[in-house]
Parts: sequence; structure tokens; C-alpha cells
Amino acid sequence: MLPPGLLKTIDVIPYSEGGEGEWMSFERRKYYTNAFIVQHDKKRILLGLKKRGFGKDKYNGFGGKVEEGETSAEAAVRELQEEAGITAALEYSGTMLFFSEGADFAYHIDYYSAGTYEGTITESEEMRPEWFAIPDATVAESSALPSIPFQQMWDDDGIWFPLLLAKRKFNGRVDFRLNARGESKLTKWWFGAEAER
Ligand SMILES: Nc1nc2c([nH]c(=O)n2[C@H]2C[C@H](O)[C@@H](COP(=O)(O)OP(=O)(O)OP(=O)(O)O)O2)c(=O)[nH]1
Repeated sequence: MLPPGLLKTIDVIPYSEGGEGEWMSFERRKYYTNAFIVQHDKKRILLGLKKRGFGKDKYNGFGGKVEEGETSAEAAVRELQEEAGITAALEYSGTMLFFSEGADFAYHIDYYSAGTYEGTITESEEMRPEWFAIPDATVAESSALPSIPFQQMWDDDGIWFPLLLAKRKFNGRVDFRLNARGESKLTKWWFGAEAER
């Protein structure tokens, strides 16, 4: 059931799969984190515009590489502090394997989220933090905040964001291939999610 290379961290039921072709093979993986502040009471989520490096000009959670001697949870707290200037009691939200054609390693990404934070949200050299509205079908009024900018995020985020927002943990894998213009595009995915509570 699980795609190759994905290490199961929780019990999941199939949630979404699609795309075409075979899963690509890779030799190595590197461990990363990615953290979101999700405030359901205020109907908002904090994203950052990445200002440099991998994923530049995309909106994302705050994160980076897990360093030697630290756990992924510790790395997530450190990266949130470094990139957004805040601390939070982050909870594990899921794990995703991300492989992009031509890369010499796969990204093993642990996702985290928290509903509250301490400190003052501060722009860093890497990220410009901004609030976005959490979609809420039950409320007619529109938010003053912009909608989550999926067109300016990684292609796969639209698949698993509903799980993140619903607090359903997930495991998944996504493969990206280069198109004729040399852009990395989502070509195959598989996601499983914790059963609905
Ligand atoms: N939302 C989302 N995030 C992704 C995807 N793929 C992917 O690598 N990421 C995240 C994982 C990491 O948080 C970030 C890549 O790390 P980075 O570029 O900030 O890290 P870095 O090597 O510069 O390391 P560091 O200096 O921040 O420690 O992008 C994806 O498909 N969706």
C-alpha cells in the first residue's frame, strides 16, 4: 500500500493518490522540518514567503534541515524561531517524502503545527511571514485576510493542507519531474491519513 521509501509513522487509511508513471528511485534521504501556526479561533494560518534558496518565491511553513544531535521536533522549534522569530509548542502533524527528478537525495519532511505561539512574528533573511485566511464553509462572511495562495506554493500542498487544517495526521510521498521548461512539477503522489475522529 505505501509507496517505496515512505516510512510509516502512524496508522493511516488511504486518502489521495494520483499521477502517472513509476515512483523514482533515490539513494539517500535528508531530514527536514516544516511548521505552521494554525489558529482556528482566529481563522488564520501563518505562512512565510521564502526569500532565497530552494523554493524561493513560494509560500510555505517555516523549516529546514534537522542538524546532527537534534530530534526533528527540536529542529522544528529552532527553525520556527530562526525564520519567524517565535516559539511554539509544536505538535507532530505528518511526514512526507519529497523527491524531485535529478536530485541526489529525497527530502524526508516532518510537518508540525501549533495553535498558539510566543514572541513577535519577525521577518528573517529567509522568510517574510504573512497571515492567510483558513477557509470556513460554515461562515458566510468573508475574511479580511487573503486566501491561502496555493498557486504560489508547492504543487502537492493543496492535497494535504485539508488534513493539516483538520488536524488529521498524514503520511505521504510526492514525486516531481522536470518539464520541458526545466520546472519541477508534481507527477505522482500518495497520501494516507489518520482515520477521522
Ligand atoms: N510545503 C512543502 N514544503 C516542502 C516541500 N518540499 C520541500 O522540500 N519542502 C520544505 C521542507 C523544508 O522545510 C524546506 C526546504 O528546506 P530549506 O531549503 O528551507 O532548508 P535549507 O536546506 O536551506 O536548510 P536550512 O538552512 O533552513 O537549515 O522546504 C513541499 O512539497 N511542500
